Amino acid sequence: MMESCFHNKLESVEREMNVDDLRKDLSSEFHSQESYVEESEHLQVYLRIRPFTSAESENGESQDCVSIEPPDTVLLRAPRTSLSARLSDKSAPQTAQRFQFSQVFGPETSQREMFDGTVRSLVKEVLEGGNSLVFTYGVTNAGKTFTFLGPEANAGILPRSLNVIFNNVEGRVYNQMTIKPQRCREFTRLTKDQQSQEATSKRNLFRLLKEGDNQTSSISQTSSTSKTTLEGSALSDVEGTVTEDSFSLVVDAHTKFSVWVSFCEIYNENIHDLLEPIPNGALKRTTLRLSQDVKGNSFVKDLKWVQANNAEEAYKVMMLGKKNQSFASTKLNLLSSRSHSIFSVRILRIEDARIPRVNSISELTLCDLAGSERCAKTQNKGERLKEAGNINTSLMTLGKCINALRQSQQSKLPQHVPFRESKLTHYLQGFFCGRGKACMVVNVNQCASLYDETLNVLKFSAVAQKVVVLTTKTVPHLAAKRSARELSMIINNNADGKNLLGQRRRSSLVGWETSLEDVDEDVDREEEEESTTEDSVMEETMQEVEDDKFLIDKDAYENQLLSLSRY
Ligand SMILES: Nc1ncnc2c1ncn2[C@@H]1O[C@H](COP(=O)(O)OP(=O)(O)OP(=O)(O)O)[C@@H](O)[C@H]1O
Repeated sequence: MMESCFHNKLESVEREMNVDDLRKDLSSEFHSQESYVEESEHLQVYLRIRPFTSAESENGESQDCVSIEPPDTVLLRAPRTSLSARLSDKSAPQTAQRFQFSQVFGPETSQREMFDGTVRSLVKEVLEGGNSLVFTYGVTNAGKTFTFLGPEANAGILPRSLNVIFNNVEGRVYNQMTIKPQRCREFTRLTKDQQSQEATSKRNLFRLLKEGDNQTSSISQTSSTSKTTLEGSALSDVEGTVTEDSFSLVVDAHTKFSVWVSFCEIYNENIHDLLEPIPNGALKRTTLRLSQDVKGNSFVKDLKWVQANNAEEAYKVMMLGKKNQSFASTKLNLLSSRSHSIFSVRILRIEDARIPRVNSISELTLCDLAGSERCAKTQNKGERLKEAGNINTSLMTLGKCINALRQSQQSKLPQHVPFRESKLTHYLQGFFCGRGKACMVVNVNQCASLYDETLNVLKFSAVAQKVVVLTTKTVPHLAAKRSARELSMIINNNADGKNLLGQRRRSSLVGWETSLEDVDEDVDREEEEESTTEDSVMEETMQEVEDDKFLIDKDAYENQLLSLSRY
């Protein structure tokens, strides 16, 4: 069992306390609370156009279908072979379609320029206490993973983000394992035993990476496979960091940052922890559930969070996860991601006092989405075809959600947004409903043979650009007292409902808090199969959850409307 935050205070209590004392103690803690800043802005949508490969140029794929009007517009002209051209009026002159983005990055754009122009400001946001989501979008083979992860010698936005985070918290890393994030926006204090378990688990994780590396090098000695983006485990040389990547963060002398990372994938509508090795002899990975905390925030239950004390450790975790991710060779991409991968960095801003105090918890979520694909073009069969079906369905749901959000905001009438139709959208829901800033990096391939798919991606991006995202940011107080949330956690964590001296307390506040529980989003499939009676009970429970959710959504929606009217 986790040691409660409450228990940590035991040493300092010298006299007997009753409920009134407890109230007094809490009211002094409530004296200064966290404050929130609400902002709203359009979803930032960036476009990156990847260069042709030599094979593509030789095959006549370069037909000037995509041209850039700097800094934020692209023109699309249909090649004669495309479906759009075949369906259009042959006698009419060929017209180009124009699409506008937050910014367009051409084929010559370096990884550093890409990072600086898109994600850098979001990383700053997270270091200042906000939450940010970055997700890639595009058809297969368009350059999403290149942008997201990049080759070892040419790091993408994820390793660069890690570098920037650790450059900015240098000398202020809280490397004790006493406080760990949990659920969505909470934390727990670990007992001595739990801390040593945590340390062992981290050592084992890094050992796995080493073993994997040894295997990789012995394989590469016997085969001539070319180097992929996944090989190697050392932090690549991310050029020009320290001075340019430093933000002027406002922190007081006692502020430290505890950084935790996790990595999971959504594969065939199942969530897997990429940091958990496949159990010995098992054919399948363990499936994790999506849950919701009492405030309706989604989180992956039982997902492994690893404390990273420097960029190198965070990078190692990333490499290990990538090794476990589902990739396969398709006709269009030799190393095609067959799952949506989600790398999260959670930062706890801690006031390093005798009893360390958490002032804010913020998160950077980076998703590399699998690419949509035309099965006729990829010529996928069997497992690959099933994967493609799931990838396309979840991307279609993302499209439906973005459309519904846009329509809701346009008509100012609530509209059902089908977030729950796919794991991906359900996971991302919070970001579209006020949890933080969001940015989409769209990747396209200029090949003439992919024109129709590219056109669809750009049409979708145009709608996405119009969606307004409401952001609520916690402003950490310098030397703040405990926040209301932290107090609520103190109460919650004291699972036995005992007072500071271990006596059972009776308080309506405490009763209400402890009666709330997390709600599992997924009905375990095995349980589902077990009994139809259980099914109907479960359905009822889920219905109740849906009703609760509606209330929460309505609040969020009204907030959005309010902010839209200010917009
Ligand atoms: N900006 C770029 N510069 C040079 N090469 C690139 C660039 N973007 C992509 N590539 C190359 O194009 C190929 C496809 O890229 P990548 O694997 O990133 O596509 P993807 O969109 O992630 O595909 P999938 O959805 O199938 O996983 C790779 O060989 C990659 O190295």
